[in-house]
Amino acid sequence: MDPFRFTIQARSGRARVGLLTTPHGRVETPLFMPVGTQGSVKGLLPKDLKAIGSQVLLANTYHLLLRPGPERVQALGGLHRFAGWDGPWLTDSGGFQVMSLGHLRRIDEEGVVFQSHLDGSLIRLTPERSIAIQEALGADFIMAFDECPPYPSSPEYLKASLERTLRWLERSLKAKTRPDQALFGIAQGGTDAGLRALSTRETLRFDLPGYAIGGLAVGETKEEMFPMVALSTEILPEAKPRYLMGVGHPEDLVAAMGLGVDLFDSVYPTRTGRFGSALVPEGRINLKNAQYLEDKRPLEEGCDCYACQTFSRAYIAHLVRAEEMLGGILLSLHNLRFLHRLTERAREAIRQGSYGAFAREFAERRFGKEI
Ligand SMILES: Cc1cccc2c(=O)nc(N)[nH]c12
Repeated sequence: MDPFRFTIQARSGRARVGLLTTPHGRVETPLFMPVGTQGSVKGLLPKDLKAIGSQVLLANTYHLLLRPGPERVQALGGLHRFAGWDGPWLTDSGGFQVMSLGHLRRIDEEGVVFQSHLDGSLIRLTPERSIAIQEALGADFIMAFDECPPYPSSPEYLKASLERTLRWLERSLKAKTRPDQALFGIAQGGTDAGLRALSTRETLRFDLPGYAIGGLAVGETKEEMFPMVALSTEILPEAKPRYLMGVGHPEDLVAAMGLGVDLFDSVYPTRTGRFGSALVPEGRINLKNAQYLEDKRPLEEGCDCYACQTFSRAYIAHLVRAEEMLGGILLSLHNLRFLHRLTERAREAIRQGSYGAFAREFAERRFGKEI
């Protein structure tokens, strides 16, 4: 039986509720994946992630290649055992992080050569090596080795890049040996509609268990991003999960779920939490702001997370000012719970056939008034 079955359970417009089976349990989509870049979601315990509704965690090939190294993780039982998360993992393929973090020295047909951001040593990543690393790490979902072109890029560069990414997808697929891992292809094409459609159609020539929309959330405007998301989900097959990479603002999730996206990841909720901000229905509040130092209310009225059930904004504002670790921990916990509750409510609205009303109510609170 297919270890990665995806069945649509309900629809409301283009939004859908899916059930995705993996070797490490079944998950319900749409879902948000907390990012655990180095095998840890910064500051949060796996048991607490489970308690707030996290289903799939994300780790990065680039970072885990640099340290502790895939051989060590494999020798220690693979990501699930090593990092104490027995639910599904997804690993990104490393290309993106090289562009954004490593000191990229060269990109050619073979792959990329970059200098480690840790010790400057030269490292080569190819589709074959990325897949071998992801097989050693043992994630359930692995990503094809791709190039995420810089924003903005010329149409000529975008076209050459997407064609190379397609050749790298073929090489990634050929290098794959584990039947218990699902390889997702990543469509590119930037914000050029013709090239986006071309890349998506060409990616679909590979029969894969899921497809990612790459090359977005890299600095383009929302007005540029969303037509590309809409165009992508019009082309991508209904029956396969669609993963919009790097998107994590609440309003963007609501819009993209309405366009039929099933999976999301972003460092936004945990990073903004570490920087002292809490996600709330109206947007975001920054606990560094003095107005919260005597505010007895929870971060968000009605939130069921441990931070909101136990502490006041005043206490968390104090922690943030005092640079206590607990401040970033509580804000990260709340922000992830906020996104998990958002996707839980979205799934319920889709089951009721009322996703449109859900999205309108969300937008009303988010944009209806200034905080
Ligand atoms: C993490 C992420 C965000 C945004 C875009 C991308 C992309 O295009 N390709 C990869 N492999 N990862 C991405």
